[in-house]
Amino acid sequence: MSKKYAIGVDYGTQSGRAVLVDLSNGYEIADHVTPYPHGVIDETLPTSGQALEHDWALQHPDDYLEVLRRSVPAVLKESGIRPSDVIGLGIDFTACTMLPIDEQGVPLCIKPEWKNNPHGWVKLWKHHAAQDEADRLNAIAAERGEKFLPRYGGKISSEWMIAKVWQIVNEAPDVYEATDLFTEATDWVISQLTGNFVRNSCTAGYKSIWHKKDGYPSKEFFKALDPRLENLTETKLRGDIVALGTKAGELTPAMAELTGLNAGTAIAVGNVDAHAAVPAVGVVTPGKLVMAMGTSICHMLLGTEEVEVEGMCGVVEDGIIPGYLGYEAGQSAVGDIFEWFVEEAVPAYVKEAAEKEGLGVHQWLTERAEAYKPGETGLLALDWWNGNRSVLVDTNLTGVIVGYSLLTKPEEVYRTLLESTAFGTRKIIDAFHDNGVPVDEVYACGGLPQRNRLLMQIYADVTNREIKIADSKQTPAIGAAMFGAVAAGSAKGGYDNVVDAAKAMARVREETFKPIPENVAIYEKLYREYSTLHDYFGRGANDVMKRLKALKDEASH
Ligand SMILES: Nc1ncnc2c1ncn2[C@@H]1O[C@H](COP(=O)(O)OP(=O)(O)O)[C@@H](O)[C@H]1O
Ligand SMILES: O=C(CO)[C@@H](O)[C@@H](O)COP(=O)(O)O
Repeated sequence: MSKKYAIGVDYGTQSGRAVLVDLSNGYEIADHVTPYPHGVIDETLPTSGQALEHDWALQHPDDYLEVLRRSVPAVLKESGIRPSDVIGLGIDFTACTMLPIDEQGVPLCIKPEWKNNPHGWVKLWKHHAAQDEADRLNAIAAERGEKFLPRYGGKISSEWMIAKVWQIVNEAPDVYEATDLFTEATDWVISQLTGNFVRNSCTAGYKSIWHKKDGYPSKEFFKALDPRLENLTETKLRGDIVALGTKAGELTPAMAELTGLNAGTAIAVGNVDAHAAVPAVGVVTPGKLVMAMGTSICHMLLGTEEVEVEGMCGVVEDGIIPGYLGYEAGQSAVGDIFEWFVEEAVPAYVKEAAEKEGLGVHQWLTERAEAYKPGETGLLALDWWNGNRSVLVDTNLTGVIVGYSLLTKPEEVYRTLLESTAFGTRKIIDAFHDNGVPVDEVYACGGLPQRNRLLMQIYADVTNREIKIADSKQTPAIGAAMFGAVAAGSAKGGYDNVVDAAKAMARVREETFKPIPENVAIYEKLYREYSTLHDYFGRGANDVMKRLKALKDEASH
């Protein structure tokens, strides 16, 4: 049999990338990135120019197809691999990135009658405008003693499906009525590739409160939220829910023409970006925390028992690797905070100096920030620029920097922001480790470990753990390709399960980041200060952030 390959397509926040992978060793043969033509839509609706409210974040579904149109043919061309040797394709996506579709699977926002209604569009994972609904949902679930709540760390996030659907019911009942199905974008793209609509158990479990044994929450619960939602799960959330690695179907002739692949190629059910990365770094057993580090961080961990951990995003049976409970926690902004600083808060002289030296602004700031010892900036920050996902689960929390003086330099602030995100990760690791889900090893993948060594050293020092780094810039895509190979099966030259695929294909770099004892000691002190600020602003002692947000909302209406 000739060498076989699979394609993984990773749908990130700003772009989608296709990677063509050798199934015998996991090597990337070719990759190609397509920036989304519409990017993240968070200011005005492209069709009408209508201004969006705060905390909105939308996307255009055709941008996802554009990635298939451009990046899949590009990797085939660059590699010179014959389409007949590409036996499977898998995708991974941000989540909960959801959209309303009609009976034909057409997104409402591309239909003339709905294109000017923001609720007809894709709501991106970081659309946070359903916080009111999430708050009410959590209060009602707690009051009713719903047993699903502890599985989600005590709180359902405004980022997830039910809060987002309820926002549509409240603000655009006509869009709700016109919707045949609400779907995760990952499942919608797979339905476009195969002509079959199936839901994957990973997004259903983490984002839509679905449980392998108990199914969705009861009708009574949904009725208690809002009588209009009573039948939601059997109507607009209906559809078979199948495990990761299942073959969703085969590439349709129309999609074969669009991508250059052969019709009939096996297509795996959709997956989530962070979750796909876990087997791609070879993690298929408990005790090993995987951080997918980019715009945000998702922390993934396997366990053998279902335990409650404050603020975790969820625990889902088979949610990451079949046979284990998959735990997830996360930080809603990490790279996004660094980007905010570079775009919005850096003085002109920094940009000019960086340009003169031929460096990017991140790089310029990092080189200078490296010269400081832990504690030397005198600064400390709370990393809540986009709310707090774990452990407080509150998108109404905002950022703080303490310790400014007239001598504070931009590179010191940049270093402080890097450190603040490491402290946020430490909170999550402690929450798992101290509650019966041990974290013995840490792995990192995603864009950030490849771009910023200082950041990774800070994470090793703050968590006091050695960090292993994925040997690829495209780890989730490699994971997605592994699931594509599993969908194809060993008879076609793929694999029968993801553990076998990981054994052959996963890779981490030899070089690791090891904690430096002097730094660990100082960061321990700073972490105690971080924890004090964290609890003061985050646990109700001073709700100033929420009051400010309320004033801001009032003022802008
Ligand atoms: N040198 C750098 N140091 C720190 N952060 C960086 C650097 N370069 C880019 N970033 C941040 O990386 C993030 C993008 O991460 P990436 O993993 O590529 O994307 P995504 O999360 O969309 O998959 C952006 O938020 C950007 O601000
Ligand atoms: O929430 C999840 C996964 O559960 C992510 O999709 C979301 O944080 C977006 O991830 P990226 O930072 O774009 O990689």
